[in-house]
Amino acid sequence: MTHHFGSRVHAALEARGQLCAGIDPHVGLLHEWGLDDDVAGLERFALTATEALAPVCSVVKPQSAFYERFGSRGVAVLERVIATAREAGALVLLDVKRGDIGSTTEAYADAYLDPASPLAADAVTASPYLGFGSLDPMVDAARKHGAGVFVLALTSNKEGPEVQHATTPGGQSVAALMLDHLRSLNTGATPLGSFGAVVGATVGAPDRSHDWDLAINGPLLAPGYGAQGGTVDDLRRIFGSTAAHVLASTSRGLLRHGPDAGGLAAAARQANDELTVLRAG
Ligand SMILES: O=C(O)c1cc(=O)[nH]c(=O)n1[C@@H]1O[C@H](COP(=O)(O)O)[C@@H](O)[C@H]1O
Repeated sequence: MTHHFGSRVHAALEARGQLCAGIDPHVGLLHEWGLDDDVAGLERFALTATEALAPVCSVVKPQSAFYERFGSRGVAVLERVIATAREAGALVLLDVKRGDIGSTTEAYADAYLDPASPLAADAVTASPYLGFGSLDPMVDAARKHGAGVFVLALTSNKEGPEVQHATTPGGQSVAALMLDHLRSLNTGATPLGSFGAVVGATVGAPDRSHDWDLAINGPLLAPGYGAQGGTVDDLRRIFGSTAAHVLASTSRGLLRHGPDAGGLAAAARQANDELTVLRAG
């Protein structure tokens, strides 16, 4: 059996650093790169970025929406991005933020986590806001296939707190409850569990009004580093002793260094260097 995702991501963080490269072909970036907003432009952009970034990053994160907007031909480009990144030795976290009733979640799990699927990735992002248990089929599929699931806990957008800071009937915040669920899924896993949390680089350092515990024994995806304003110092403050398990994710902040492949790779190397301070805790 292949190593479970937690051990693969742990090894990748050690070997390649803590940067997660988002491959998000925004229309504005296509134009900045001198490309048209069509399938040919998408393909050129996405494959150039993946070929440049996947060899120097532990994790590559394509956001599915930017491919889906071109229909089936865009999804075919996404399949190539996934294959190209994996061939270059990067783990692929497919950002789809899926969540539905359990029987439908099972179909999403088949689509993204079963190696027999053309869209199979190493891990996927999921939304627990139909109830954490609605994600059980994804959890089961991840265990079966050695894949990972990153569950939204504290998102980087300003609208997140109205849901995530709300108080549950048990008296804790919704975010804290999601993190508790993840901690139980990861119990006993070494060196790291396969069930990650999404905690934005913009959520602010914990204070007395916050009741969440980020020590979930799993990877922590921190989008919002870069273009949304999150810095390495923010990451240190937010994650504290769990900072070594952070995947600092940036899309536009990196992609604006293209289309030159050397410029893209150099920006990724520089970010990985900057992020080494997170290992100090
Ligand atoms: O799950 C995500 O990746 C995600 C969660 C979150 O809370 N905030 C967030 O920005 N993201 C994604 O992370 C990426 C951020 O892109 P940039 O702002 O360009 O670095 C996008 O693909 C978002 O969809």
